[in-house]
Amino acid sequence: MATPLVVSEVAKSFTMHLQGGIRLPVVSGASFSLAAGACAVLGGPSGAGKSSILKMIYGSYAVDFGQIIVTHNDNLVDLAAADPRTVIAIRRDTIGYVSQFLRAVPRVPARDVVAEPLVARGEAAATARGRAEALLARLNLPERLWDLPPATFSGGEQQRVNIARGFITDHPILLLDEPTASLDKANREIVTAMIAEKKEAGVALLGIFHDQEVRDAVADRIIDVTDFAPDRHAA
Ligand SMILES: Nc1ncnc2c1ncn2[C@@H]1O[C@H](COP(=O)(O)OP(=O)(O)OP(=O)(O)O)[C@@H](O)[C@H]1O
Repeated sequence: MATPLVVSEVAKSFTMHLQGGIRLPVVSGASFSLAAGACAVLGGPSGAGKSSILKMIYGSYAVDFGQIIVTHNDNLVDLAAADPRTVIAIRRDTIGYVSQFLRAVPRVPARDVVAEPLVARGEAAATARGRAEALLARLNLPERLWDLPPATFSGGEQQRVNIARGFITDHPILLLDEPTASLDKANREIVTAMIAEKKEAGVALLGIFHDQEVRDAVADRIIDVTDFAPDRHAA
């Protein structure tokens, strides 16, 4: 089986246009790969570049240098050089993502927010809604909220909608940016179990978890992002 994702010599800096074009190097020489059926965790202090790495892998941030090779529909694709259409196809079929905060679409009920990635992959709307309801119930989101848009939900409720949306598909790669940050202990344990099930199903996971208990429960490997600090290479 092909390695689902290989990150090779990736570098990224931000240009601060409002501050006279100052360049802020964030990571350099980032290299690692993800294995199917395992969860790798990005470690390192605040500001080390963990979220930036996840966002590059999801195609949200441009990559300055290096390659991100994804096995996408049996082909190897360099996401770092992919056109927007390819990035959209990779997100539909190959890479799922649970962001730190839900980007709520106005007027779309929670149930449909969760079902949408399955519908985008061609699943019948009724089947997708049924799967969405099962996930929302498992994550203890009260049924009275399912028909409401999540914009007014609490932080933890929004995060559970976000988790359900990220976990509903069978994407071979799943990125998790602090999915349990706003959750209570009972729901953190449910998400930990859901991550274990993804591993069983052969999914390659890459996550950021500040909660030590969750990290210890899910991590097969820690990738220390301080190894990719730009000044380390300049020295
Ligand atoms: N869009 C952006 N524009 C400018 N600078 C950014 C941007 N995104 C991130 N940065 C900077 O890049 C550095 C790394 O940020 P990043 O969010 O990747 O770190 P992190 O390790 O995930 O931190 P935390 O654990 O606090 O979430 C920080 O100095 C941050 O200010």
